[in-house]
This record gives sequence, C-alpha cells and structure tokens, in this order.
Amino acid sequence: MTPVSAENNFDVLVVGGGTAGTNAARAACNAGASRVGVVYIPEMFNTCVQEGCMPSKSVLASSAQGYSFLEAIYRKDVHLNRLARALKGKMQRAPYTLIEGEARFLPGKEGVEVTQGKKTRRLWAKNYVIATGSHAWIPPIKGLEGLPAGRMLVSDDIVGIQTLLGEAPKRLLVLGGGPIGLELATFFARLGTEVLILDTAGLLGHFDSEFGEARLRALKTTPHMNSLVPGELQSVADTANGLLCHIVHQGNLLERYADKLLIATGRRPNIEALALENAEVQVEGSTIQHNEYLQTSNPHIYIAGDAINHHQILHYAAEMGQVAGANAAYGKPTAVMDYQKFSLAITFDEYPSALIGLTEREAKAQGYDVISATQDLSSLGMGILEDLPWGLWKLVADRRDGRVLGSQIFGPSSAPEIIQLLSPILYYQGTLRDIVRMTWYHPTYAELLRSLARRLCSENGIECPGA
Ligand SMILES: Cc1cc2nc3c(=O)[nH]c(=O)nc-3n(C[C@H](O)[C@H](O)[C@H](O)COP(=O)(O)OP(=O)(O)OC[C@H]3O[C@@H](n4cnc5c(N)ncnc54)[C@H](O)[C@@H]3O)c2cc1C
Ligand SMILES: NC(=O)c1ccc[n+]([C@@H]2O[C@H](COP(=O)([O-])OP(=O)(O)OC[C@H]3O[C@@H](n4cnc5c(N)ncnc54)[C@H](O)[C@@H]3O)[C@@H](O)[C@H]2O)c1
Repeated sequence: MTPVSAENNFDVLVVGGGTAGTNAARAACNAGASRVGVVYIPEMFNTCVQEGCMPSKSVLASSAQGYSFLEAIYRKDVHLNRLARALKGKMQRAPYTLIEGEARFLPGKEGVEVTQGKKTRRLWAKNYVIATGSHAWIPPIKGLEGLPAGRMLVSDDIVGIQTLLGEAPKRLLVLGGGPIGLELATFFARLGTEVLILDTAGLLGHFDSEFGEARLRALKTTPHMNSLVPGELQSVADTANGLLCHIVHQGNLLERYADKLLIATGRRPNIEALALENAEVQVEGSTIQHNEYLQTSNPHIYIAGDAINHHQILHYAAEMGQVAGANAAYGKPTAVMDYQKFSLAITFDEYPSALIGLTEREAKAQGYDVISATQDLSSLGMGILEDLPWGLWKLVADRRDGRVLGSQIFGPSSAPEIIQLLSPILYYQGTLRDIVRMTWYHPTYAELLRSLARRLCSENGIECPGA
C-alpha cells in the first residue's frame, strides 16, 4: 500500500453521510476508534430529510389540512430547509471528520478515491463501512425509457416535484402499491387528481393477507382513487391524449390514459459508483453479500442502511449503522444485527397501516404455536363514534405461554401511534395476561387491545383476569 498523509489516514472510514452512515461513525467513535471519517455527496446527503420520510409526510399533512398543490410544495420546502439546517449543524458538531465528494474503491488495498469537481483525494482506513443508501428502481417496461422529461416521476423526485409537474396532474398512474405508492397516491387524490394504482402483487405485502385485502376494499371507496390489483403495465406510449397505458388485469388487456406516471416499485442500493470489484466485495444481483455482523466478503468492509437491499426503513438504517460502525472500530465481527427486534413498519396513507413484531405468517414459519384474534374497528367503540369506515386490529401470540408476538392495525388515522403501544410489551416480552391487567382508558382505540387479549385467553384456555 502506498502511504497516505496522516489527515487522510483513518481507523474507520464510512462511505455515506445519511442515517446509517452517521450512526456508524458515531458508533465507531463510541467504540474507541480515534480517527473516523465520513465521505458524502453534499447535494444529497440524507434521503429521509431530503426526499424520503419527511417531504412525503409534509405533503401528506398539508393535503389533509386542505392546502393546494403549490401551498403544499411551499410548506414542504420550508419544513425541509429547517430540518436540513438542523441536521447539517448536528453533523458539523459530531466527533468525526466530514469529507465531501464521491468515493470509489481503488485496487490493490490502496483505499478509496474521493472526487469533488476536479479535485481528487486518496483516503485509507483500517476498516470501512458502506452506507450509500438507495435509489428508485424502474422496472423494464416497454415505452418507459423514451418518455419525455416530466412525464414520469420516481419517489426520489418529491424533492423537485414542482419543477417536474408545475401543478397537480389531472390523471396519475401509480405503479407500485407499497408504502411510497400509497402515500403519494393519497397526496394526489386529496388534491383531486384521478389516481389509478397498479401493483403486480397485492397491497401491503408484508402484512397478513387480510390487511392487503381490506386496504384494497378501502381504496376502492376513496374519492379519486382507483386500482387494478393485481395489474401489470405492459407498455406505455406518449400520445396527444396523454400517456396510453396497456394494462393486463384479470387476464384482460385494458387501455387507460394518464397525464403522468409515478414509479414506486421499490429501491435498489447505490453501489454502482463504488467500484466494488476493486475491493473484492462480492455482489450478487443488486445485493452485497454480507453476514449477520454486516461484514462483507472483504473482512475489512462492513455495510449498513438501504445499501443492504432489504429492511429499507429509517430505524433499521440507524441500527445497522450502530452495528457496522462498532464492528468496524473493533476490527472484528462482534455485534450482531437482529432485525426481528426492530420489526416495525408504518404506512401513512389515507387509511394508515402499521405492523410490529411478527405477522401470523412469519410466526408460523418460525415454528410458534400461533394464536391470533382480529377485530373490525369500524363497528366498535371509538370506530362508531368517529364514523371510521374501515379498520382492523390483529394480535398474534404464542399459545404455549401467552407471550405477545406481534400486532397489525389498519384504518384509524392514529394507527401509526397506536401500534407503538405494543413496543414496550414486545420489548419486555409481555403476555396477554399483562395486557389484560394493564389500565386502559375508555373510550379509546387503545382499550381494544385488552378486548383482543381477553378474547385470545378465553378462546385458548389461557388463565387471565376476567377472561
Ligand atoms: C419517499 C420515501 C419515503 C420514506 N418514508 C419513510 C418513513 O416514513 N419512515 C421510514 O422509516 N423510512 C422511510 N423511508 C426510507 C428511509 O428514508 C431510508 O430507509 C433511509 O433514509 C436510508 O438511510 P441511509 O443512511 O441508508 O441512506 P441515505 O440517507 O440515502 O444516505 C446515503 C448517503 O450516501 C452518500 N453516498 C452515496 N453514494 C456515495 C458515494 N459513491 N460516495 C460518497 N457518498 C455517497 C449520500 O451522499 C448520502 O449521504 C422513505 C423513503 C422514501 C424514498
Ligand atoms: N412509511 C414508511 O415507513 C415508508 C414510506 C416509504 C418508503 N418506505 C420504504 O422505502 C422502500 C421502498 O418503498 P416502495 O413502496 O417503493 O417499495 P416496496 O418494495 O415496499 O413496494 C413496491 C411495490 O411495487 C410492486 N411492484 C414491483 N414491481 C412492479 C411492477 N413492475 N408493476 C407494478 N407493481 C410492481 C410490488 O409488488 C410492491 O407492492 C421500502 O422498503 C419501504 O419500506 C417506508
């Protein structure tokens, strides 16, 4: 290895300054690494704040409050400027060194080369963390590539949505009914855009199937929303009447017109620019091979966050960063990434859905003796008072000891908050009996958790107070 100057020599070098990268750097500092560097591209330094969680929730909140498209965009820009300023300030005060530019690995264990404009700089580290995030994936569909600029949007485009659209489109085809598709479809439908959602599978694929089915029924009653699920976009062509979309649905070939197309079919890791072949890091398809310590096939290189190509949600990015950063600082695989411990997913659309812990399907696959109870929230207590048109709540437990394994909820606008009632219960390995003994206020949605727990006890012969 050709030596580098002291300022370019690190114990741990993190490539990526987003949530995973900054958590990795902080964890490396806390684990005793004295020289820790973070390389990042300043224009797009943090997905959550710049184009992900926060802008999507900002426009959703504005549309729920009745703001127009342009007002929602203005408010989003104000929110993001404030959030980005706070985050940058936090990064500047952190105990690691920030380096701006795009990084790529060099062959022969020479470290990484960082390019910014015409300047390049070579950095070397004992251990590295790759935390380069992800980008929207565009499926190979006939006609997509040749579309004129502004006709097609991807989820990353929310940051520049006004420049791309000018105003809310009259007709929008949303490809993909995952969280991004459902959230952005909700935003546009609330503004009066006629939205058509297509998904080749079902909605809410991570949930038990009754939740995807209920979400689809609810979608069909939402003003300005329509769906063809499962439905496949075969081709698209730009015509004088708009985008002509050929769609296969239930064996029929349908024609639909849209003014704009929004692609929300998942995300893929940002790894192309890294020249990983130089670092002897094995990649299979879009996935960097790694073990439970988040260590790649090169023992000096770890990986964290969306770049890992699964669990692409913020709190996982933070946790993976902590694990990868600590292991990189120790110089050996020590901390293990436990995904199940952090299982929590929320979609903030018209009828929000949330899950925590294991679904019934996952619990069965793991060999648990599963019991579950589901309640329709629209016909119960608060659901009646609030005229809730749709709502389901499911509790999953282990028959052997009544331990709570997971829960899913859909419908009420407070679902994203309600699901987190289960967080301490799962963390402390609480049981159905614990839930029944706890105090719940009436009338609230939360008190229904006790009804579910009581029902599971009485139906399955588990001793519970009042069951
Ligand atoms: C529309 C949308 C909505 C979302 N909503 C939510 C939500 O509500 N809740 C939730 O939990 N999650 C949400 N997510 C997911 C969440 O935003 C991501 O999981 C999380 O931000 C990923 O963090 P990260 O650190 O892995 O990547 P990023 O934040 O993308 O960081 C990647 C870093 O790598 C740097 N980089 C990339 N390539 C290079 C290179 N070659 N050299 C140097 N630096 C490089 C970038 O500059 C950046 O600093 C959403 C995502 C999207 C797109
Ligand atoms: N609220 C949140 O927590 C939140 C919000 C947004 C994004 N995210 C995260 O960001 C990541 C990306 O989200 P996403 O919604 O883009 O991806 P996703 O993978 O969650 O969903 C993509 C959807 O597109 C469908 N699909 C795939 N190919 C298709 C095709 N050719 N035609 C039609 N449909 C197709 C899939 O069946 C799936 O339902 C996810 O990991 C998600 O968890 C989280």
